[in-house]
Amino acid sequence: MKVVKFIMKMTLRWFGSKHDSVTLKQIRQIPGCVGVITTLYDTKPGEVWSPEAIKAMKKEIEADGLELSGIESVNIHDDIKIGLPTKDQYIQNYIETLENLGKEGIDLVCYNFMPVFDWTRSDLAKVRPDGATVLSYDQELVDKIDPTKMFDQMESSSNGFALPGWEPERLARVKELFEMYEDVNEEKLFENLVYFLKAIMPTCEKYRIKMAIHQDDPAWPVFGLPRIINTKENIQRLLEAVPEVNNGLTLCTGSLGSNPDNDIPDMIRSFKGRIHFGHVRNLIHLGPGKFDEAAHLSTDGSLDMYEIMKAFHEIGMEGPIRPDHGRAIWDEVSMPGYGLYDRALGATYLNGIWEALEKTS
Ligand SMILES: O=C(O)[C@@H](O)[C@@H](O)[C@H](O)[C@H](O)CO
Ligand SMILES: [Fe+2]
Repeated sequence: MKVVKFIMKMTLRWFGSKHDSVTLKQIRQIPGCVGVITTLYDTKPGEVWSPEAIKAMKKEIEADGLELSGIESVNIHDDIKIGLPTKDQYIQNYIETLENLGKEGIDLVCYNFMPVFDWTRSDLAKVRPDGATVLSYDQELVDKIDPTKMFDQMESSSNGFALPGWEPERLARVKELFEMYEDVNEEKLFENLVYFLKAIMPTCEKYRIKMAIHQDDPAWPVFGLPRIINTKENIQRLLEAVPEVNNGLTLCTGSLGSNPDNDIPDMIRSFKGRIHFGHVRNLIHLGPGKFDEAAHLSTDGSLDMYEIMKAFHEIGMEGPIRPDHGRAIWDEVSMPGYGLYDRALGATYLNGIWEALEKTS
């Protein structure tokens, strides 16, 4: 019997026992799943993560036979993105957090550089023909939403869970944040990102921490705020501006795939050596600026998951991969996008593709 060599590490995102409906014991039973990607959900952007809290998080995960494969996310304070004078203090705090993570051997940090809002959707429970519900996006609907009400809308449809990237402390400041971003155009945002990365690279080098920026989701500007990580060209520009290997990517197929012009397998091949983490999920294009999330299976959506996994296989992807948002199926109630069942199906499917790639290559 040939043993399948999994270079790629299959993982699942986990929000901690206080915030997640899914348990580590359940995750451990997903075939081939070796670790979790997690965060200290009770910290705010800009805070230093204490060594004790990091140790406790790691210990809890390892006690259930899993590995802490990376952090998603250590969020970036808006002052850094805006480029306020206070940015240096927040960068210093970020560096301390990285040091504390590095001392525990944690070597992967996912983050994003989207102003004010993280991922955005117009519906968190759209019913698909098979009765599953999914996250969906329709630019026409989003255009009708008052951005300051966006937090309320997301919260009221989140099944009572705190949504990642939509932490309530930012809610109170949305109006103020919009004003603060008034003078920040794409160029300025890019400069601020480069400034941040250059400042933290020596620490990343010292502790061998790979920074993995997540793409903008959806892959275009929303509410008139600049977004700069969403095409092959602008990602390439960032990788060149800070050429260290530790300035790398979370390659998120669902985020990039929201724009049908993005050729994802081509991007994976082009960014070889700089992709430290993969988010692999499918979605279905319904028209310009309009998509539903789908099952991971290629035929359920618009992305060719075989071609995507083949590109990952070809570049010798060694970092963790995780199924991304799942559909809500089989009456599961969870944080939208983050139930157990559909993500477990996704992981199993992706592992199956990988096994086939291993055996035919
Ligand atoms: O992965 C996703 O699609 C999202 O859930 C984001 O919240 C993502 O975790 C962040 O943008 C990364 O910082
Ligand atoms: Fe993602």
